[in-house]
Amino acid sequence: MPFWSKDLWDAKGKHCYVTGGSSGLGLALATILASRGAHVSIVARGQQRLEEAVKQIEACTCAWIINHFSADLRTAAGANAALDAISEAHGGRSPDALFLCAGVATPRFFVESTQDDLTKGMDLGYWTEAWTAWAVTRRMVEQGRKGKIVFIASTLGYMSFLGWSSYSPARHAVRGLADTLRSELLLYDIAVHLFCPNTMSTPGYVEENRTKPHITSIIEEGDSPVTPQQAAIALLQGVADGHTHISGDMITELFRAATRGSAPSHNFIYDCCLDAIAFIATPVWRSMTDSKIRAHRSEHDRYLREQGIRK
Ligand SMILES: NC(=O)C1=CN([C@@H]2O[C@H](COP(=O)(O)OP(=O)(O)OC[C@H]3O[C@@H](n4cnc5c(N)ncnc54)[C@H](OP(=O)(O)O)[C@@H]3O)[C@@H](O)[C@H]2O)C=CC1
Ligand SMILES: CCCCCCCCCCCCCCCC(=O)[C@@H](N)CO
Repeated sequence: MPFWSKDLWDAKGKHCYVTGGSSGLGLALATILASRGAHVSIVARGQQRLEEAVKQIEACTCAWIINHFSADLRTAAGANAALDAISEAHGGRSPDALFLCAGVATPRFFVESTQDDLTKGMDLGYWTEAWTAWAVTRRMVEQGRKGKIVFIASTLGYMSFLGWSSYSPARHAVRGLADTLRSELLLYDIAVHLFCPNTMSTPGYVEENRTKPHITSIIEEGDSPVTPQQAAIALLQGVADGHTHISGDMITELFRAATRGSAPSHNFIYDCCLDAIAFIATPVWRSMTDSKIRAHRSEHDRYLREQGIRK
């Protein structure tokens, strides 16, 4: 860290609750937090991956409390049950910091999606974060404790394109909630951050590529995947720098600055430069992308007929 910047948050001794801590970004983050001296609790649905993750996290620390609990966080009841369970080892106290990494993306064409696909998109991309944020905030406020909440959205929380109709709306909703709570939770001295990662090479990424339309993968070629460890380090650096919106790559930085809304900026001059670059580069990229999509029409027509969607 350069000498002029001040580290605004230290994980040492804090109880950090990481949802989705059994895989990908959540696991990388839980491991780094434990190695920095935090007590870590992880929650996800699958018991086996949770147990393997605990072993991996414990290998990085010897003295701290590492907790895990299996729950589906799509509902308020699931979020409350998980919070009760992970707070037990801490005398019922709310965690000091919450990292909302649980989430699933399932890209596909809008016309192929069922009611279940689109509803699941919102459940797994928005409610898994919103209910846990709600449960933890209420617990912090009841107990009069300060804390920190870090939401995870995506580059697709700032922009979107073909294939992401079940996921990008949920990521924009997470951004809306984070911006609302950054303001409202000033009442309680609870800090709110939003991390928008670009593509990360995780088990979730391998899974989403099974349903991803080929044309979506072609559009994404402009984005180079980062490892979940690189993303977790960028997230923690943003938190240490006191940034409200955090990203780990230049493309997302451009969209962050260009779609800042009412969120605090990092550095006025730097953000103005990014905004000016995005103002020129985004229409160029969009026009190239639109051409690729138009050129894909005949291949898509064949696909729709094969699937029996177009008669
Ligand atoms: N990978 C990428 O390219 C990007 C991912 N993101 C977002 O970052 C977050 C992490 O992604 P990534 O690490 O790739 O994902 P992974 O699929 O590798 O990990 C997701 C984690 O969330 C858990 N989880 C999923 N659904 C639920 C649920 N309903 N209740 C509780 N736990 C759940 C999973 O465990 P289990 O299934 O056992 O419940 C797993 O631990 C997600 O929100 C994702 O959308 C954002 C930008 C890019
Ligand atoms: C300013 C002009 C330059 C624009 C270049 C844009 C290139 C495409 C960016 C695609 C980013 C997609 C990230 C998706 C991550 C994600 O959330 C999923 N993997 C879900 O897990």
